[in-house]
Amino acid sequence: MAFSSSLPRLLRRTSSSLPLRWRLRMFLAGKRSRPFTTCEGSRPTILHKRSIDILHDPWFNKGTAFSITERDRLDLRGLLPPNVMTPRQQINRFMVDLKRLELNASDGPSDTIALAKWRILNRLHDRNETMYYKVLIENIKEYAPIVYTPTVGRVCQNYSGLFRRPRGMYFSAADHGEMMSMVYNWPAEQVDMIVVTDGSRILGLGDLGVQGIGIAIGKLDLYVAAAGINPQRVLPVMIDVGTNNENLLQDPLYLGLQEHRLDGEKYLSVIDEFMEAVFTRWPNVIVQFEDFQSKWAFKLLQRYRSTYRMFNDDVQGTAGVAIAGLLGAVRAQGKPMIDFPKQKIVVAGAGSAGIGVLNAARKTMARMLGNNEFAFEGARSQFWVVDAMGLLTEGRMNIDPEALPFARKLKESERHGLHEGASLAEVVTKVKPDVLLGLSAVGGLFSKEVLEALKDSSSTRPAIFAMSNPTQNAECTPEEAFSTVGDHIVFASGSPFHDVDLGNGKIGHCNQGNNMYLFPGLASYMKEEEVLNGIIYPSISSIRDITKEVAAAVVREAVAEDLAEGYRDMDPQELKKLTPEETVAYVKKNMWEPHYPTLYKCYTSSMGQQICGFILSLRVAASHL
Ligand SMILES: NC(=O)C1=CN([C@@H]2O[C@H](COP(=O)(O)OP(=O)(O)OC[C@H]3O[C@@H](n4cnc5c(N)ncnc54)[C@H](O)[C@@H]3O)[C@@H](O)[C@H]2O)C=CC1
Ligand SMILES: CC(=O)C(=O)O
Ligand SMILES: [Mg+2]
Repeated sequence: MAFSSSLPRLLRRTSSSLPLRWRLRMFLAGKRSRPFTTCEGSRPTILHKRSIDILHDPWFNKGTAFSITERDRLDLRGLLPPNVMTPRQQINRFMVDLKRLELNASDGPSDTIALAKWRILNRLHDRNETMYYKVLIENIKEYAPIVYTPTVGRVCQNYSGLFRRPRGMYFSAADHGEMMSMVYNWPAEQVDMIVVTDGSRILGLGDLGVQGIGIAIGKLDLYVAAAGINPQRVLPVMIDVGTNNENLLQDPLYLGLQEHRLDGEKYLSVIDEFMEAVFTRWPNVIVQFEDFQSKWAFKLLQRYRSTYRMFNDDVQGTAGVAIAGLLGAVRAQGKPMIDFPKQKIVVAGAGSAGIGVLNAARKTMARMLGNNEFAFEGARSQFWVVDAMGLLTEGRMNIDPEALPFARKLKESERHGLHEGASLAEVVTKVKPDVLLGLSAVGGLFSKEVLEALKDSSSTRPAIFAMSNPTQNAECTPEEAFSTVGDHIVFASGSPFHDVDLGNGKIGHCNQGNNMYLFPGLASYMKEEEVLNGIIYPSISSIRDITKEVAAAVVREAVAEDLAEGYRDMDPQELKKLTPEETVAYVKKNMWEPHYPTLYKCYTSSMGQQICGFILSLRVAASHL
């Protein structure tokens, strides 16, 4: 079927300096491949498939052992991780993974069980996508922590061993100049949502190189299960520009490029080429940047945000979720949201996530205070930022430009008895904040000393956001927070924890403050009694309902601002006529549901059959050349 359409592209890709006759011959010969077990010199195998269909066919699939020339010949480029493995390396990788169960037992039984659950779900995903998402949707509370944080972190760390069937696309530094044709190897005609990572900062686990693709897959699972995006229209992407993780550079079983990360203009040109390629094939796609190290997160956001439909989830998504939580924390104190600008907030961590939250919180406060220059400047004084070097002040050398607006003036700090580099405990002691928010990736950073200091908070109900992921990187556990600071606190964490039994029938609620929810404007969604009970985020069990409400609110806002383009049968004028309830119903109607569609067999037209037959006979002839 796809032979005819892939022919011109393949010919274009094959070295253009060769005569057409040779290029045609290479193309024809190239459509043959040898099964894994065929030894050198045995008869070649003619394939009646191309691209992803070969990877899904156990008779012909060689997985990571397809050579680069075979990947080119069979339209597989980009559908496999870049490192070509020998069959022996493949066996070694499989055996290491098989033995991992025993190894993992020493890391604690829960990890082993969680990884085993992930494998079972992943196998279902490979076999039957509709059923997979039905299971996920119906059991989202139980399985979101498996397909997403925290287990997805483990999966990424072990991805070279867990890798079976490829999912998504891999663009590597070695694909320079090829990406525009590679995007056509993806089998779906329409892609609505891409989540892309370069693997440089996966959750709080650091540089995991090519293995970071697990996070793009996990986030897109949530897009489907929680937001009703059609799974055939999502694409997880890994851009492999190398890794600076020395363990991976030494690991013979690592699936990615074993060279140090590209930097500077070379790095940018790879990302530029990728963006141009995907937007050429799918002009309406949305590209979500995920888990890029801060150094690039801000630069890439600035570089592309006005040209392409893209956003950075760690910078912007985290900000949206944090603001909803911070406003919820104000309400939990029994105050109106408009009191938010009075909150004193200590933020530990000034990376992509921390700075994203700080910028959004400052803007929100400024808007509440009159939305002018004066209000914006005034709001700055509500924040105290502590990073790896302690309290950030203007006395620091070489301040990151993104963090500069939040550096405290030295005199002002001194007035509070604080100095450049003061420890988090000192800052909490002196500032007595209403909110302590962690996006540091340092597990246990909110030590006993820090939490003890928070007991003197000037708030009637201090809020603790231990937002770093995965679980072991959380700045503190809810048990530590409630037992040290008191039953009255509001608590949220990035990865899920159980609620805490406070005794006497009282529950210490553990909210999940994670950008997977992305709840802009949802601070008012929570009922008064829930918020007063310390519940500031909705339960994940209701996430599909909530995303529907959020999407409807976004549609209405887009219509009001004349930005709506319409969708399918509804143009902007018709969208304008919808009542709020009708907008919700319209969104619901367009959400993908995991139902089996009715299938029909598509007969090839007689002309198509003739062309296929002709190409087939040419290929057979070529095999005798
Ligand atoms: N809950 C959520 O929705 C989200 C959570 N995160 C989590 O936030 C964490 C940070 O992400 P990024 O900002 O992208 O990372 P990053 O590596 O860019 O930033 C980390 C920041 O923490 C600071 N830091 C390191 N040690 C510290 C210490 N001892 N005390 C205070 N600060 C310290 C660093 O100086 C840096 O400013 C990760 O664990 C990530 O999983 C990120 C995005 C969303
Ligand atoms: C939640 C998320 O995006 C992160 O931890 O990076
Ligand atoms: Mg992230």
